[in-house]
Amino acid sequence: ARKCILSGLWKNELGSNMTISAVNTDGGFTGLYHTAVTATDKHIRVSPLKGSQKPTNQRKQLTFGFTVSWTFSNSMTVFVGQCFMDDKGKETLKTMWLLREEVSSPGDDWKATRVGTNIFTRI
Ligand SMILES: CN1C(=O)N(C)[C@H]2CS[C@@H](CCCCC(=O)O)[C@H]21
Repeated sequence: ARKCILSGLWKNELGSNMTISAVNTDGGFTGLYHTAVTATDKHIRVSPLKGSQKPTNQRKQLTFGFTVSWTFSNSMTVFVGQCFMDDKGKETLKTMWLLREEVSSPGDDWKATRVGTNIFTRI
């Protein structure tokens, strides 16, 4: 396929795995996210993700966003990114994310959000 397809199994350099379901006609998708590491020291469990992508008929290298609502902590991560395909057909998801932790008071709000970049490749 000369077009990036989000559905399937992905991994990143932190050892997380992500499974994305079939993308529906309006670009919506769901999936599951399994982390190998966490910001909290909670026991790791699989967490649900929901997102949407731009239709592939307009763009070969589609843009997308998704949210992971962590099942083991009161935090949330949103990802935005784009799928790139090299001339051998290898797909890469280049993303940036915001991780929002729950903090106990508004005075701690300043330290509640982490940001980072992250690359996913197919498993
Ligand atoms: C494993 N991770 C991963 O694959 N990322 C791209 C980064 C951004 S989401 C974070 C995990 C947060 C887990 C929930 C928590 O610790 O509160 C880290």
